[in-house]
Amino acid sequence: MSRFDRISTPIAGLIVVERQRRGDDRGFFSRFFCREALADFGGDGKIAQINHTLTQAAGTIRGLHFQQAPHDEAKFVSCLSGAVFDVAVDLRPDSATYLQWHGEVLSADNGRSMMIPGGFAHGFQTLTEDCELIYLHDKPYAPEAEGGLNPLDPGLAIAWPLPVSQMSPRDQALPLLPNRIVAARR
Ligand SMILES: Cc1cn([C@H]2C[C@H](O)[C@@H](COP(=O)(O)OP(=O)(O)O[C@H]3O[C@H](C)C(=O)[C@H](O)[C@H]3O)O2)c(=O)[nH]c1=O
Repeated sequence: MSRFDRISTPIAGLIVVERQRRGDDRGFFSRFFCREALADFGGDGKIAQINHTLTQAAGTIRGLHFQQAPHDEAKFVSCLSGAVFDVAVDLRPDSATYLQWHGEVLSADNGRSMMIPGGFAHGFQTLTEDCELIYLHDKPYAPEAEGGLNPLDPGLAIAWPLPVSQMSPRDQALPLLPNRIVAARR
């Protein structure tokens, strides 16, 4: 029995991973990550950093963040409390889905993770209060390489499920895509 089910998305390389649970009358056991079963994470399944966030208000958006190459990191994003609408945007310039986004509900209940390759921007909106996320990264944090896209950019037209309740000042100030890039995509 596989410990993980893979669900493909319309964007090549962007995978939803559903963690299988073995329940009994105490609750359940599930394997959270496995380098052997998820060796395609970051190319060799190695984890460089694990981050944890708590976001208290429903409707909050964090992101859209990425790191410039060669610090472009793969992320394995999971929600252990509450529920979020998790979004990845394809920033790979040669990709057929360049600048396309895909969103998935990740929740404590559905046991789903988003496995995001390097070359994507990532963000999420909380659908409930008190959402806790765990991010596995295949490369370490490199603040000098940090970049971001404005999550409310009409050029991306991300269908956030809730009215936006909170964003950091940094995320509010993230740049919009240049018109020439948006026009070229259509
Ligand atoms: C990412 C990161 C940040 N930090 C510091 C930098 C800031 O002083 C503070 C908060 O960082 P930031 O405002 O980037 O946190 P979020 O807005 O939650 O962004 C995160 O959530 C979005 C959705 C992501 O995908 C990123 O992984 C991550 O940037 O932690 C660190 O010390 N180490 C780290 O690895």
